[in-house]
Amino acid sequence: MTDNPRQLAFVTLRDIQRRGAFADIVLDEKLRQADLKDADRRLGTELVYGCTRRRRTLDAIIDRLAKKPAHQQPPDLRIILHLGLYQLCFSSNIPPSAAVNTTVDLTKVNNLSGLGGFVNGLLRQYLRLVEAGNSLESILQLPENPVSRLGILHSFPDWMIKFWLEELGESQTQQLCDWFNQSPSLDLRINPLSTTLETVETAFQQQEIIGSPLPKLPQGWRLSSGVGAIRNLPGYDQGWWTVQDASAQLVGYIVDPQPGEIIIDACAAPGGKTTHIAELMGDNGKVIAIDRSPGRLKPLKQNINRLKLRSIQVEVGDSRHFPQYNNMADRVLLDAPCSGGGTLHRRSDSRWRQTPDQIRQLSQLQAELLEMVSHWVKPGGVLVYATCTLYPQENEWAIASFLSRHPSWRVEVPNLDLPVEPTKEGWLKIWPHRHQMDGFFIAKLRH
Ligand SMILES: C[S@@+](CC[C@H](N)C(=O)[O-])C[C@H]1O[C@@H](n2cnc3c(N)ncnc32)[C@H](O)[C@@H]1O
Repeated sequence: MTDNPRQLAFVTLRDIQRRGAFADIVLDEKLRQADLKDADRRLGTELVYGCTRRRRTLDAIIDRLAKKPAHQQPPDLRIILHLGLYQLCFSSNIPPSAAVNTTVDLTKVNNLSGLGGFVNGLLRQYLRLVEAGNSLESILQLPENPVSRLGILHSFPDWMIKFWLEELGESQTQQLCDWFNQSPSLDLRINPLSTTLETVETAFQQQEIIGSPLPKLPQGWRLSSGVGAIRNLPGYDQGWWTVQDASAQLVGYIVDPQPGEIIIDACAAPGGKTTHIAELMGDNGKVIAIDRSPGRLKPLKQNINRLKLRSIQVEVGDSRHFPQYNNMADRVLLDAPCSGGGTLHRRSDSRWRQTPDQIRQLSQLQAELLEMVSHWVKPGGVLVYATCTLYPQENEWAIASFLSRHPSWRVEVPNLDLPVEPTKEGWLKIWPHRHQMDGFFIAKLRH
């Protein structure tokens, strides 16, 4: 059991690399086994997520300063160098000498004492360059080509940068990269069936937790600082609120469910939007929540109990195979499985896991789901298609291809005062750096 946050970060990063495991899952496991104060837990977490996110940039510094490139360094040494360089480049509150000394200590604890001098030398070489007035960009001697230049500087794969450059141009791509490299904010959605925004605000203020209402989202509240364990916050057990990002809250309003209606949520787990829909209907009507993953439906069932909602019926299964619901629903929500390209700030390793090939496979599944669940909608009813990604293959192209095969359907511009303007096509494309919320795509269709 370690009481050293840097050692915790080292063993976590080593496990992520050896096992190919998800960063948040391994970190959770290690934090449970560790004996750390709150501040040290925060430092260990920042180091793990930061080194994972900034891997490409950190490797590029090693490539510049060491004789051998990063990928030829012994794997454990490479992790130790990442930890040291991350603290020197990206942590604002760690004195450089502490960063260097604690990193050299890691070589001793992990049977790499012989390499302590090399680590010390490389980190001090970096510091000397900074002290001589060199920026990170000049230390990296970046290539002219904007794709590699931005990819190395902001630590993203080239194919992602290429896509953003095409959609946004250089200046906005930089802004988007900065957004995805920062720690995510935490938004709550207040449950109007059990409390009010004012009550929640007062209860949080009593614990010195500050937040502010989300503009044009009547139940939304954004926390201004880190808050520790969610379950310990006031009102969790009483079902006063649900954690849900602003852009995901928008989806419920665009579905616009009315009391007494039948709504089907085709990909419901873990249920953030299902429970919002039930709340918006005053828990009066029927929400059928389907998902093919029983494991992901467990938190939905827990949330239904915690929020004391009675209008939700949960079904396990593949939404491509429910012909019994044809022509049954007033409204259908397809919050489709997607690559998550709008939420890269929430998972430090997802930028390295996503591939263009996965996007192609997902777009096939999205098209099949869209086709099948559209049959559930009654004539005159509504189908809302949403994803938390920004790639056209999973969004605009999916809708265009569906509309070309189904001329009786059309895009309907939501008749609501929203924090994001619809595009000229009538759907919402939410870019995080412009709208300060997760990246999302939401299209409302009617036939
Ligand atoms: C983006 S998540 C849904 C998030 C959820 N709507 C919420 O707000 O909490 C996509 C979900 O689709 C489910 N899924 C994937 N393929 C499916 C299918 N063929 N049928 C039903 N559910 C599916 C996944 O298990 C996953 O829970």
